[in-house]
Parts: sequence; C-alpha cells; structure tokens
Amino acid sequence: MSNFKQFTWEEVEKHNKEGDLWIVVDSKVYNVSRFADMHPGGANVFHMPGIAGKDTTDVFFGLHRHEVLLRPQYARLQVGVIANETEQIKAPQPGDISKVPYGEPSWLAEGFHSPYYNDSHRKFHKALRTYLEEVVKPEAEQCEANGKRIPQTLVEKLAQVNFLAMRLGPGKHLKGKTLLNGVVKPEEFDYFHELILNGEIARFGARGSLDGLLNGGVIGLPPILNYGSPELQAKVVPEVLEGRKHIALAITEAFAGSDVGGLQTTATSDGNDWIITGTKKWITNGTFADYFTTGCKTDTGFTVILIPRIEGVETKAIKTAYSATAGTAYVTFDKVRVPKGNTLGKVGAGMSVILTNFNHERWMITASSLAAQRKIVEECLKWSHQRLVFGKALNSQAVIRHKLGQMISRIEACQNWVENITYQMNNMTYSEMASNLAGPIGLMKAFVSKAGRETAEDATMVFGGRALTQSGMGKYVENFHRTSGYDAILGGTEDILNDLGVRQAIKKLPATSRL
Ligand code: HEM
Repeated sequence: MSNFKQFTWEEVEKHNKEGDLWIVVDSKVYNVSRFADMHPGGANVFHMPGIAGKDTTDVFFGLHRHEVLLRPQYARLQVGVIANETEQIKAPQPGDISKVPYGEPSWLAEGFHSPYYNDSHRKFHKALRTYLEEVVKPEAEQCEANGKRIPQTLVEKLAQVNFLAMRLGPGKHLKGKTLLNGVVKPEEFDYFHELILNGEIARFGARGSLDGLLNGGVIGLPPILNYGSPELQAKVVPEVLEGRKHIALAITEAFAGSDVGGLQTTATSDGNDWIITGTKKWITNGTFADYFTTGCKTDTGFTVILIPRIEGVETKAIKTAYSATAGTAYVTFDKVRVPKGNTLGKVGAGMSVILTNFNHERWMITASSLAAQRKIVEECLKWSHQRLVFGKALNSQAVIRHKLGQMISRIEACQNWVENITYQMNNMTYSEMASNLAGPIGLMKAFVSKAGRETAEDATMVFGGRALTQSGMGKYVENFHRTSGYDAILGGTEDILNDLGVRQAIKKLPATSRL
C-alpha cells in the first residue's frame, strides 16, 4: 500500500495553471509548479492542451525513459496517487528477467527449453545479474560518462567475488576460490557460466566500461597462466586476480595490427636480461596497467615477454570513439631491462602463445557483442511500441516491423551459433579447441560483429535523432551505434577472421575430396 495522499481526478484537474501545475503519470500525481522552469524539455510543454491537471502517461513515455521518474530529484515531485488506480509500469528490480519477446535468450524465456543450461547456470545467472545491477552497473555508467578508470573500491569488491578469475573462464586458476559468494563451485564452472558472465556485463550499454572492467586481465593473464614460469605465476597471478595489480596485452602496433608478423618492438639479449625497445598502440587498460604481456621480435622469431611498469615504460591515453574508462593507451618501451625469466613460452615460439589466446578472446568478444545486440533489439521493441507517430504506435508501420524482424532473426541465429561453439568448447581439450575451433570462432566472430553493425544501423533508423544523443530515450542505441565497430576490430578484424576461417577449412579439406 502506498503512503501517498489519494486524489480524485476532479481534485487534480484544478491544478492546471502556471504556479499551480500538477500532472499525472501512470496514476502518480506530480506537482511540477516549481519544476516547470527547470524542466529540460522546457516549461511551455506543460501548457500544451491536455497536459496541465491531466493524465500525461502516453505523452510522457513517448519522450522519457522510465528511469527519469526514479531519479531522486524527480521522484520527490510526486505528491500523491489517483484514488483507486494502481501503477501499471513497474520500476525494474535488480535481477529481473525481461518479459519482452527476444529480450532474453530463449533459455531464459518463459515456456522455452534448452539442451545447454542446467540448474547451476540458472542459479549463477540470477545471482550474477542481481549483483551486477546492484553493485557494478551504477559505477560502470558513471565511468562511461566521466572517462575515469573504475574505482579501486569497485575493483576490491569484484576481487572479493573472484570476478576476474571467472572472466578468465574455467581452469586451474579457479581452484580453491569462492565464486560469487559460493553460488557456483569452481569445478562446476564451465564455458556456459562464462558465456553468461560475458553477456551480463554487456547489457549495461556502456561499451567503454565493458573493457574498463579489467578486460586487459582476460587477455593479458592467460599467457602467464599457460606459459609463465612457476615463480612468475606465483607472483603475478594472485596480484592480478586479487585486483592489487593490473595487466594489459600489448601486441598491436602502429606498424602492424592483425599482421602480427610485422611487429617492430625488439627484445635483444643482454646476459640474463632482455633489453626491449618499441611502441604499442590501442592497448586496452594500458593507461593503468602495471604489467604488459608484450609481443617482441627476437633473433629467432617472435617472443612474448612480461614487462612490468618500470623505468623506460611510458603510457599515454589515446582518445578513441568509446569512453576513456577503457584505458586505451599508446605504450613506449625505451631500453627496458627485463629478466629472461619473464619470457612466456619458448623464445621464438611467441606466435603459438598469442594464437592460443586468440580463440578465447574472440569468443568472449562475440558473446558480449551478442548480448549487447539483444539489449538493442529489446530497446527497439519497447520504443516502437510506446512511440506515437501520426497518431499510432511506431510499430504499426510495416517498414519498422521489417527492421525488427531482421534484427530478431540476426540475434537468434547468432545465439544458436555461439551456444553451439560454447558447447564444443565445453567438450574439447585446450589443444583440440586450438586445432578445431580457430576457424569456426573466427567466422562466428566476424558474422556476429557484422550482424551487430547492421542492427546498430537499423536501431538508429528506428530511434531517429534520439539515437544520436548520449542521454534520453536513445542512449543505449547511441552507445551501441558508436561502439559496435569495436567488436568488429578488436581481437582481429572481420576481413582477417573471415579469411582465417576459410583458410582453415581449406586446410582441412580431405586431399581426395572431389565433386
Ligand atoms: C514529472 C514529470 C517530468 C519530469 C521529471 C521530466 C523530466 C525530463 C527530463 C529529465 C528530460 C531530459 C531528457 C531525459 O533525461 O530523458 C526531459 C525532457 C523532455 N520532456 Fe520532460 N519531464 C516531465 C514531464 C514532461 C511532460 C508531461 C512533457 C510533455 C508534455 C515533457 C516533455 C519533455 C520534452 C519534449 C523533453 C525533451 C525530449 C527530447 O529532448 O527528446 N516532460 N524531461
């Protein structure tokens, strides 16, 4: 029962002039007399016909997101409720499952089934979504806007639930850890749990923050876990997983991106040390990283070396299309002296260190991209339903329904592909994955990111000018449209990955295959 004073419509209607102005939104009565002059949409809108002293629910939801009413400074404008009426549009609660068709993958939709997810995944999903929406989303949104790195207080909270360890996926690094307050056991944690995690952090609609949430660790730490010496692992792995230090993967350069063979950073041997000189570009989390897992040219080929932030290492922020909270950096190594014990894998065998890392990174980007696309589809379904044009809902236009149909088909097709690959990952050894899945994951990532860019275009048309502003109705579409290209570039561009997938298929064609 609400504690608000109850009013009849007759009482509300009397407050219909400048200085004494009430409106009703979804059975809630707001006194906007003093607010009118501060209203971002202007004071005069309240004097349009059918507004002052009236029910403005439809016009309100055609212009504002529901969250506007929840902001404390606006919530306090409410002075009462309409007697015998109840609110229809409920504030979302942390952990809620969307009831919008296609707003969730089918395994979460009522009445649907899936062969892939069990009770452990469902329990994990519920706890994780609630945790992220309560603890992480507000900070992620703030960082997306102000460009600051995520606060250390949040890093500490994330470390407490072993967030980064879970982001690395199943494996020995989870052993003995309490995951998300014990909701899933380390030995149960599989690639579907990780798929869920990658999707949930992408639903905030804050792409820079997604990478700012210690993405550098997801791609920078596995080479240490898989190829570092026991001493190096004992020191660096706990520091990073406990959030005391941060790590970045430093491969790409202004000289070479996807063409790893063309890299120019050089490590020369000097007794027991490497002397490293060169530059790296587009390094995610680089502005605040304490360690760089770095691809270097050595006498006998390509070698991966862990470089701490010591004398000779400098980083500066690169201004990119997404939020600076991702910490994208240009990194300079100037005669940096690093012990040879920091070599990851064999000298000259760095290519396989990097290539085995790529499968997981590409699959992760795909999973996040897919969830972000689904969020956009949900936004478009809701918006086209509540937006009135020419006196009717936007979705009464066939051209809009056609766009929605295309968007839905794309995410559903992509979802099925991603879940199939995830199932393969769950049932293959690491080396089977390396040999069987590099091609399919490459093709899948290219396909899903392309689908995302098409959805970004369609959604922009559905939202119109609102898709171009960073606040208001279209804020998620704006963020996705501006940043969907990241999914198409990071971890390998669409063109390169398409080509990789086909080359792998050609390699595996039986020599005797003929029409
Ligand atoms: C309690 C009542 C209201 C509050 C707290 C409120 C608050 C806001 C806020 C915060 C914005 C900025 C955009 C955003 O963050 O979404 C906005 C924009 C706007 N509001 Fe309101 N508003 C209220 C009622 C109304 C009503 C009843 C109308 C129409 C008669 C209206 C018309 C507009 C318009 C036209 C804009 C600009 C939208 C745009 O830029 O796309 N508002 N309002």
